[in-house]
Amino acid sequence: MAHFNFSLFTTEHTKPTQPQRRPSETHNITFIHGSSHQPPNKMNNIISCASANSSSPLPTTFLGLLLRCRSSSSHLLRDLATQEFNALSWLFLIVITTLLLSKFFKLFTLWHNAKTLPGPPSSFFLGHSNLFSRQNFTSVLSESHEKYGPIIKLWLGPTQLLVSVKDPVLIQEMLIKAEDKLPSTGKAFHLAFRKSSLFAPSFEKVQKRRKLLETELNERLLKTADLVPTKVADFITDKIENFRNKGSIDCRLVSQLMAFTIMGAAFFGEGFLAWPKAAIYEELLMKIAKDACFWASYNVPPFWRRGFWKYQCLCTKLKCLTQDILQHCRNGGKLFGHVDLEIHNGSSIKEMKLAHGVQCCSDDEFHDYHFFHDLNNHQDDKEEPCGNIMRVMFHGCQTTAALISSVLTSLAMHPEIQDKVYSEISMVGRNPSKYEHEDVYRMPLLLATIYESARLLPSGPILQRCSLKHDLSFANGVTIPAGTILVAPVELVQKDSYSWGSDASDFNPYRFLSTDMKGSALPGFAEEPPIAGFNTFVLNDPNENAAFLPFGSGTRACVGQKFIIQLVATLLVSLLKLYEIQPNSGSDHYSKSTLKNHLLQHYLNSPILFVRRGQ
Ligand code: HEM
Repeated sequence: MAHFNFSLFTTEHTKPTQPQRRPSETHNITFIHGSSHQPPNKMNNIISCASANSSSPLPTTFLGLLLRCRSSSSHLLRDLATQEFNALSWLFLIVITTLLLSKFFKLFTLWHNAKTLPGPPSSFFLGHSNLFSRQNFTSVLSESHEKYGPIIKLWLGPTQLLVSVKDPVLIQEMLIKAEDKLPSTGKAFHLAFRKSSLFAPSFEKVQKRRKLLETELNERLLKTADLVPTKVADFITDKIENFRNKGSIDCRLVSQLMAFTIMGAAFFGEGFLAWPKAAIYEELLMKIAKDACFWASYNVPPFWRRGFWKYQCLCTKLKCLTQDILQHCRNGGKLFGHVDLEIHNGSSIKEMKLAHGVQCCSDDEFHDYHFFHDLNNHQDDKEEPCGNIMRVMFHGCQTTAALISSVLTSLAMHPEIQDKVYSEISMVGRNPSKYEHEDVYRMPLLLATIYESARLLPSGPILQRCSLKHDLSFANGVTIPAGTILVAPVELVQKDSYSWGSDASDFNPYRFLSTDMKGSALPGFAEEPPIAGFNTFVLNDPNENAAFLPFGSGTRACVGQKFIIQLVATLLVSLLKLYEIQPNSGSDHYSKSTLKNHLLQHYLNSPILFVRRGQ
């Protein structure tokens, strides 16, 4: 309307000879003239545009006038649109340039600050990717540390810096100061288990829930741990007998089964052992965990791929099964109900289909379940109600399975140590203490064997941190720029002769024992007197050695260490009383020529035998 009027106005001024206008038109002209807020240049533009139009003869009819006005108004509209588009483009350009400049400035600061850090030479765009394509990650770190010292830098691309720290004292400092984990680490698990506050990259988010879980594990669950492990051991013995009838046992599978059973029984109660869907749950959890990184590697969730939707479907089933087990335990599932023993032997597809039948219960139903009560009670609305449960189950099962597998392999490869551990168990068994589950703390060699296995065969090769907002300054003056990925190569540090002596690569549980009666006891455990006439060993606190990192260290250290050591030790006591663990020497893994201590990892997850004692 305004432009229409304005075109009338300009027409009138450029053509003074024009016939007199009707009052309404004059009124319009006056209105526009008086109320126009156009800036002068815009006005000039419009005026000149209108003037250009004025060269054509004036319409004599009302229709002609209307058409004329419409055409000139569309011109003006286009003109205005062009100007507005230009203005927006400029704004957009300024914003983008500012963003790019700030990115470039950050990048420049990163390059500048990283210049002083030692590391192998790299190309500008590819960084050190050529090194990674030739060797595995740990070998690259090992070689670089050997050449360039305890702190080295590696470029993963032009913008991503990775700093590896190998000195144990600096690692401790790093693990205390750098509290956050890489945002991308949470992505895989977010996809699989949805939002959960435990294990979130930001320490701020995870802090409160860590405390709750730690209290729950160490102050509530450990006190009742004597009940469940005995029943878990009976349950696992049944399974082992079943496996034994079929020949040697796959160490990886049996360890996974043990881990899953002790975690499930500890968290969900005895009812877990009678839960008919336990085997499906275990398989589903492991499958989802295995594929998580693949689907998370897409920058945008790959909605167009069928496999992705299948994966999402499995995740939903896992959630439903988690709800189902909570329901089952609340209803007091009976011990030793029907459990499908064949699940590990490939009947997975059939079992997966069974999972379709699982009904999800309402999210509110979790809140009265004892173990997760506090964990779930404090969650915000955006959190997945089962997220923390699934995450804890996943982390606990995966790491515990790795630990059990390491211990079984070590015992199988070191029969002399196994014999001594067995003697220790028998001796303590003849003189049990009041609280049976505390007996394991009177078995220093057994505990030392677990720690030594965790040292030589850790569940993960690196610990990872980052300091997103601030530079990280070490006491020795080295500064790591903000945004750098920080790693501690656990595998290298735990086998470093500088920290562990010349036999660092050998299996020697005695390194965690001291004969000194004043030797420090494990923190939080009552120091038990040694059994007269048996041994005078005392277990040293393994965490006293800064290079002992299977459970991490610092602000984000594992809160399950004490809990899981007690559970695994108790389970091993029950198993070693019944069975001798032997390598399956008939298998290719065990050729005599390679039976060397430092090749223990070579035998990890190879077939083992559970030979009944006294047979
Ligand atoms: C053998 C068994 C286990 C091993 C080897 C293990 C190992 C680890 C490691 C290496 C970390 C990372 C530490 C770091 O970055 O400094 C960690 C973190 C953690 N673990 Fe474990 N863990 C085990 C069992 C468990 C169990 C049974 C639970 C709970 C029931 C648990 C709960 C946690 C929690 C809550 C965190 C911290 C997560 C965070 O702050 O982001 N862990 N664990």
